[in-house]
Amino acid sequence: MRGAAHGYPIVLSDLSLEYPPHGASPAHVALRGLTLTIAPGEVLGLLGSAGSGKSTLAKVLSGVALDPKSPDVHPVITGGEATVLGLRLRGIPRRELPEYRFHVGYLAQDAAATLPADLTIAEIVGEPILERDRRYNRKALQTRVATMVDAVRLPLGYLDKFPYELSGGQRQRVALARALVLGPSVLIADEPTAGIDLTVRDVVAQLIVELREQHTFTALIISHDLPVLRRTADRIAVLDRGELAAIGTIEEVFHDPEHPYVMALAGALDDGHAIIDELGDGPPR
Ligand SMILES: Nc1ncnc2c1ncn2[C@@H]1O[C@H](COP(=O)(O)OP(=O)(O)OP(=O)(O)O)[C@@H](O)[C@H]1O
Repeated sequence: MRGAAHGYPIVLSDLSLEYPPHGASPAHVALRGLTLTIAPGEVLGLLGSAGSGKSTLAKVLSGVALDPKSPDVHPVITGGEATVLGLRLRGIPRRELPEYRFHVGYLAQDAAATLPADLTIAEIVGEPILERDRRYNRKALQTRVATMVDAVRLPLGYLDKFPYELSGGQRQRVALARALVLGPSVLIADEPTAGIDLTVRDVVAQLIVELREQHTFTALIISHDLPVLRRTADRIAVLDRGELAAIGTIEEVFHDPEHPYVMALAGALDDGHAIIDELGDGPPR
């Protein structure tokens, strides 16, 4: 992988993303003119109203949306540029995608619910290693997988279990172990604590903090959960309807906000709502 542009592992400059027309759906602009940088080792939390473009951004930065031959409808970069680990993603050649994706861990929004049902936990966590190198030494693979499973605080006895034998929170930890097993330089996590029991959310947040100390990665973490963001993120960015509404530390963003959606968020926080999802869509403009 090339060096990061200007020392920043993630640089978004005037980035616009659009879903192309498909079936009866017209083209849809999901993100408009987003400019921000994420520094080495920094964790940026991303929150915003429903449909504001957070998952779309995650899919593009993770590389899953960049394969032109994929059968799914994917967003395309229609303006500006996203540069990750020094690689310009707009028009990235298809042959460079696998290598790119090895360097970027991606925890998709539905990762815990979509773990392959017929594979054991050990096979699921080890799969990215074998995808990268089919002839990877089996003993080293076992050790690496066991280390990762231990790092996300699952008993090693779970290695031979199947996903249906685990709780939602445990499955989320498996998904996290899989996303980090290649030691990526960048982690993109889409709602890592969504759908998890309140008591386990804290454990997952703490895990991210600890894993970051051990592995040093730069991360974009999408979450509606302010306590989780307080623990994991150095700064937060707020999206509203595809545009950046605010960026800074949590205190900076919520101190004297000017943007109407951020004002509404600040009001909800004052009213004791910690999980911003409860606010629903942003106020009408
Ligand atoms: N396959 C698709 N085709 C067309 N439009 C899409 C597609 N997927 C998502 N969109 C639209 O793009 C916009 C951004 O969606 P996205 O999933 O990125 O929002 P989000 O901020 O992650 O929302 P949420 O918090 O509800 O997950 C939405 O208006 C959504 O309807």
